[in-house]
Amino acid sequence: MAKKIEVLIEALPYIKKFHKKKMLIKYGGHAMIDEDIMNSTARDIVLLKYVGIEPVVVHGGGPEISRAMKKMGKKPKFIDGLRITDEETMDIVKMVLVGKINTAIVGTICFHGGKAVGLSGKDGQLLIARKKAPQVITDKSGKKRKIDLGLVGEIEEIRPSIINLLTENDYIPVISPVGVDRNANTLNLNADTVAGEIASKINAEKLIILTDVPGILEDPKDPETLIKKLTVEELQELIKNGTIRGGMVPKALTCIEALNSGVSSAHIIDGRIKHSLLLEIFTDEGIGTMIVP
Ligand SMILES: Nc1ncnc2c1ncn2[C@@H]1O[C@H](COP(=O)(O)OP(=O)(O)O)[C@@H](O)[C@H]1O
Ligand SMILES: CC(=O)N[C@@H](CCC(=O)OP(=O)(O)O)C(=O)O
Repeated sequence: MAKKIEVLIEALPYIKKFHKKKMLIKYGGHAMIDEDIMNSTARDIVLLKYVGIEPVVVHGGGPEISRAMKKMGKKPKFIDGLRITDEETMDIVKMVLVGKINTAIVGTICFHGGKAVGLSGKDGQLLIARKKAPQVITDKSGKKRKIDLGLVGEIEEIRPSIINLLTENDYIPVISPVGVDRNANTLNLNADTVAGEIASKINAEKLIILTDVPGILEDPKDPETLIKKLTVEELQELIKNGTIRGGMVPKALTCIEALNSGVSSAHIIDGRIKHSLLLEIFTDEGIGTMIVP
């Protein structure tokens, strides 16, 4: 019993510090492993709301999009972590992200007593994007080639009024990383980038990225080598020296951008562990990697 009380007492300074502060939670596709863990994450988000924090959720769903593409006989292709998106793929992206994952997250949060509302970047023109310029890649023979990513966008403008309207009225916004260009065309956006840019725009206190590793690791193959705390400079060094690679690079860059734009701390944590969100926010030792300016 005393242990339970201790937990609450340890959380109190954090509850006070973060009262009425926005927290941007990026819920990655690799962290959505089963119904049980999705329920647990949704319950944690509801708890954040009830202790006075304002959670805003941006979700991914890359693995689920790839599964749906394969079912329809299409082969997923990525350049620097961005999915090459033709028109048919864009339809699949919309179906999976907006139609399936967004509604599932909204439904689960509501089931646990939160007032979640689903949005895509089209709602209230939240995410205005422009088509991304072709990427330059170096092929095996050392030749540089330009590759058009198709309907992939980069953010041009964020109109956060719909988010503020919802949080001010105690709703929890749940956002799909789908943008709209100035001619009303739909563009596929990277969910990490969207999370970081929204976090900066709404002056979030924290950006928390839920993924499928314990955090940033000194040796990506060894989960025991978790780095608990880093500064932006130290993080930049880890990217430069190749410790951080693959899917972790866009996450690290997103954290750096957000911290440089006024977000107080960024966290990369293991979304497959139950209550990792609460452990990171409300305990002294945390659970993943915390990055500070
Ligand atoms: N230094 C590192 N520490 C942790 N993970 C790393 C590191 N370098 C590369 N990674 C890789 O980054 C991956 C996370 O990125 P990604 O697969 O895109 O996740 P998500 O789908 O959650 O967005 C990890 O599974 C891991 O393989
Ligand atoms: C342009 C682009 O690549 N968009 C991503 C959007 C989903 C996403 O980012 O999901 P995760 O966070 O689970 O990786 C995609 O199509 O996979």
